[in-house]
Amino acid sequence: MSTGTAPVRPLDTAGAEELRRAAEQIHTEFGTSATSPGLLARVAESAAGLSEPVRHQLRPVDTDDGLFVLRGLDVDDDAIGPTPAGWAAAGDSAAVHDIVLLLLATVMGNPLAWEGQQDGRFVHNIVPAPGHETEQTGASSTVLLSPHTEDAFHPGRAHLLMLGCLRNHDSIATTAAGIRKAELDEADIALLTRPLLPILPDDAYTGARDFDGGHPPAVPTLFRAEDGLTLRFDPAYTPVADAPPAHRAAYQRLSDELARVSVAVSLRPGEVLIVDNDLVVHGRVPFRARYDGTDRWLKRASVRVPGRRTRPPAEAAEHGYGQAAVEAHAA
Ligand SMILES: O=C(O)CCC(=O)C(=O)O
Ligand SMILES: [Fe+2]
Repeated sequence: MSTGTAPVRPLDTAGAEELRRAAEQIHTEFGTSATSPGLLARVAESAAGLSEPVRHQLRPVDTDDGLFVLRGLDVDDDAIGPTPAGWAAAGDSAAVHDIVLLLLATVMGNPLAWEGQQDGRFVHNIVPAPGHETEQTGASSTVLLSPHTEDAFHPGRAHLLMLGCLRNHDSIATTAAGIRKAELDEADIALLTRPLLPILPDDAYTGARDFDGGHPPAVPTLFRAEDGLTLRFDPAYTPVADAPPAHRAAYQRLSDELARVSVAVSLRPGEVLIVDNDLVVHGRVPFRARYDGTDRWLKRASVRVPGRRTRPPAEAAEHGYGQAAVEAHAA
């Protein structure tokens, strides 16, 4: 893995100030970031009222890199309080930053929540949790979180993923690898664009593993979209061993290429990593959790971007293992 840098998109001081004020205003009105229809409507109204320069700076990912780091927002380390000891304990911790992310997500598209994940919240807390150290979920720590497409098992998955950093004293890196940086043979692309293997729901979803409403659908790993390749990749939840040897070898070469082009992004407080979930897989390096209130703390939001044509049309028929994606704003 390289320590190559991710592109940075600066948010100017006036823009950062405008966003902060908008989020504080909503937080004052509602006293929580728990999303009611009223709060979501208020977020939509507030996002629509942001100035044109800010809205321009907050446009979605628009390069083949498939990611950027938004820099310019501030986090007050004292004001946010201690890092919660797991998402379930987070409640309204640093709620104003939830609202900042909701505003960002609403400018870029439509925020997405899952009934079966983190109590249906639109903004997730990514913190290490005791007892979950070795999982392949955001709550883990001591293991490498393998590169993955977010919510790869589901046809309603995000187009954009936002990871906003509140605290990261040990500079623990998120990893990101873009499919359009990878060099692949035409023969491998031909194999991997065939739907052969399913992607099973990950352990962050309560209930999805017990789904008995149909066979796991086989899905392609790669897709040729109009403007280039996209991917749907989650090796930790893909039964790769079931594939014929030639397909397995191609899948391995893809994994190796993604590792080769991967960059490490050590987010600093206030920075928001925005990845295009169709172009870039992300993961995280292993670390030792502190469990003393000073642990790494990210806020995560998922975004649908209406009208994107980055995925095979056949996805529309998938059952999604009974998991319901909920969009914040009516289309
Ligand atoms: O902790 C990180 O940097 C990324 C974790 C992750 O995969 C996620 O939050 O979706
Ligand atoms: Fe993830």
